[in-house]
Amino acid sequence: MCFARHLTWLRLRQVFCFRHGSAVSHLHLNKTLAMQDDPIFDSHRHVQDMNALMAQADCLVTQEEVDAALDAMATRMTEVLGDKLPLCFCVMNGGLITTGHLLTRLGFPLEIDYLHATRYRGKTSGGELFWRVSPERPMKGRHVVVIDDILDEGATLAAILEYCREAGAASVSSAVLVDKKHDRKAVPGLKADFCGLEVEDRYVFGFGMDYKGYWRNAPGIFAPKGL
Ligand SMILES: O=P(O)(O)OC[C@H]1O[C@H](OP(=O)(O)OP(=O)(O)O)[C@H](O)[C@@H]1O
Ligand code: HPA
Repeated sequence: MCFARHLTWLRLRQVFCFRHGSAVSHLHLNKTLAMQDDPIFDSHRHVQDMNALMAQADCLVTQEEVDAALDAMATRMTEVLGDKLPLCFCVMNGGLITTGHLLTRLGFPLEIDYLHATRYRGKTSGGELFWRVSPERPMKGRHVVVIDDILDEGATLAAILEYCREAGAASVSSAVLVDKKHDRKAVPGLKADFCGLEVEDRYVFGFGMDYKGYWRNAPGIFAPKGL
């Protein structure tokens, strides 16, 4: 049975069940209707929405500008960390793409691991920080570098840096592709040691940053129209 007909059938059944008082059928229907709100369920509509979002988005930073920013970051990081055998941590998920592109520009020995701390979780405003994966590699005496896509309010980076210091790192530095310009930093004046670009105070996506879970793969940095 096609989905539209299935729904019509379910709605008829809901009216029938309502009149005849069947709680079980109500539950079944409500569950089925709730599935429509699930983005994966209505995937065709969702593809259209996400394509429209991308088509209308403002490009704030082109891929070429991102590449130039990564080159400059890499030069600076090489000067400071080139003889330190640093232990780099990619902050998943957003830091994945920046970390990959940055590390291939670093021509000195280093180690790489990852951690996952998240507080946006598919939304466009942040909440409580949730540690999904804590760092495993011992940091004691190491020169630790935390690599992420964006320093927005900074609650994520501040908590990670604190964690690394408490874990006994010899030094802790941070590298972010983007610093968002506003005065809402969790720690006033918080800056990354290595920063590629500044962006205006809009919700951004692309190059690792997501819009509701999508478009981390966008080649550049974009902002949804009107947001
Ligand atoms: O400076 P803040 O306001 O704390 O925000 C920055 C953090 O938010 C994003 O992660 P997110 O919580 O979306 O997790 P994700 O990368 O796994 O989606 C981003 O990748 C940073 O880690
Ligand atoms: O502007 C943003 N975009 C994507 N992810 C984010 N995490 C914090 N701020 C942002």
